[in-house]
Amino acid sequence: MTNHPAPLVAARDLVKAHGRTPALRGASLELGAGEIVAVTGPSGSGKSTLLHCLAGIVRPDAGSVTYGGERLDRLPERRLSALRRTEFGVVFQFGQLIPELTALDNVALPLMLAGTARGAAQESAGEWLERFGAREHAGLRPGELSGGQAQRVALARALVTGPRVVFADEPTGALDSLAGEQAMTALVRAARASGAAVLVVTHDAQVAAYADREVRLRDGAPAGLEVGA
Ligand SMILES: Nc1ncnc2c1ncn2[C@@H]1O[C@H](COP(=O)(O)OP(=O)(O)OP(=O)(O)O)[C@@H](O)[C@H]1O
Repeated sequence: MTNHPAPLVAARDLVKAHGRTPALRGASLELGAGEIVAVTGPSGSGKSTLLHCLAGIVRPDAGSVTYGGERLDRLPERRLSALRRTEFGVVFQFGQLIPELTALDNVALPLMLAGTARGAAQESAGEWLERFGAREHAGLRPGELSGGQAQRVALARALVTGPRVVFADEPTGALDSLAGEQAMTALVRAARASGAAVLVVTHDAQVAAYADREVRLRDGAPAGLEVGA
């Protein structure tokens, strides 16, 4: 008997090298349902690699990643990408919106890929833009948006499918501090309202302060733990 529910996502003893460069050397991390966790640490400490492994974007060389108790790192690519589409939302430093599509269609796209009809998808997309204070930019293309506006559109796109986990890699890295604060406030509010868990990689203490918990990495493992101990 335990009062602690099983974590939603868990990484254990992850090892990953990029060519000959070690990125993770025994990193473990747990994310509970609805929990907001910040991963911090110096440049090159493995933060992005850890996020990529947890989100099923990169497979670790050793160790395990589970989602709801299922081994993500062993799933065949087709099941993994279906799961990423339905259960996860992802945001990167530069929103990575599709330049040819309007803000509204960028946000509607994940729903349409999941089979929602265009009209209904656009309706939901409009509601999500509203929640992120970007409704008035619906008809603009990414090239016509400021960095902060584009990032709020990217956040709306990450949340539109109702993911259980949002993975955000330096989501405010390209923004000034006011725009960064607005984006983080909107992300945290939306995640709390929908019960989504958030894993946010950041080097910014102000961003980490939005999290329930902070995990510091150093040289590819949680700081303070002996590697391999
Ligand atoms: N695609 C890649 N090819 C080669 N080396 C890589 C690649 N991606 C990351 N690395 C290396 O792996 C190590 C960890 O990188 P990672 O990007 O995970 O760290 P990080 O903590 O996110 O860094 P930053 O804060 O600078 O983004 C670094 O030494 C980096 O140079």
